[in-house]
Amino acid sequence: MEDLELRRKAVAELGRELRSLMETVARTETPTEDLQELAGEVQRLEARFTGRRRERSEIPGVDVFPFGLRMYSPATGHGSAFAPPLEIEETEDGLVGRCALGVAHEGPPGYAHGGMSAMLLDELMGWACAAKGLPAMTIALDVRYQRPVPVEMPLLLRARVTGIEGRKITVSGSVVPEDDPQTILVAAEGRFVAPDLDRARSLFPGAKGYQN
Ligand SMILES: CCCCCCCCCCCCCCCC(=O)SCCNC(=O)CCNC(=O)[C@H](O)C(C)(C)COP(=O)(O)OP(=O)(O)OC[C@H]1O[C@@H](n2cnc3c(N)ncnc32)[C@H](O)[C@@H]1OP(=O)(O)O
Repeated sequence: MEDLELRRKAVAELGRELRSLMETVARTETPTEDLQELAGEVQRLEARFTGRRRERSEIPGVDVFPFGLRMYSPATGHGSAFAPPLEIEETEDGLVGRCALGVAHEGPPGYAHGGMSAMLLDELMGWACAAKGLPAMTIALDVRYQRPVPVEMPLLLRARVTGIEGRKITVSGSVVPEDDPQTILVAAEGRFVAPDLDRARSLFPGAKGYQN
């Protein structure tokens, strides 16, 4: 079997280059004819991804599901061009995530798209459930945008489980500037449900852990 760590490293390296490319594209004022040529080059590059293509619900071989690594997650995945990626660490008071967003994640000029903040919080809050042994899905997310989130600013995200009632979990979350953690930019309250085994089996047919 191929070395898994080597493959994860390659996936992460490709992800890093793709993120850099996305940022370059979002900021470029390159002449139009060069853009047209570059589109053709990217198309030729895409054709070089040969080999088997993963089925829709198949878990990537580099992943550990549901409690671990998700290398193509648009929030945390080092293999994703779209992910900042969010780096998560467990603390005594819940989970802490760190990242900085780029111009490719912009909503209002100079500030992050609100959907990005919501996605990152949703993911971190989901991980807070998983950290309590309850991998769960979001059923409600209330996001309050108190101040705009500047791009290219180191951010600190927090998620803390505030209640567990059977399979239902409530979680609170926030986004703050890393160098000014008292200033809340975004605050969120979420409700999550850990699917029962039958539901998890039917939702995730590719997850070996849930199958008989
Ligand atoms: C095994 C899972 C792995 C998941 C991966 C983990 C990976 C490790 C972390 C990664 C982090 C990623 C974090 C991203 C999080 C997303 O983005 S998840 C994507 C967005 N969310 C969704 O698509 C969820 C859509 N909803 C559903 O599919 C179903 O509602 C669920 C969540 C599977 C629950 O279904 P179920 O297990 O059949 O639940 P059910 O028995 O009907 O209800 C249980 C209780 O919850 C309540 N409830 C259930 N659904 C709802 C609802 N939609 N609204 C209100 N109440 C509800 C019921 O009323 C019931 O309450 P009680 O009667 O007990 O008081």
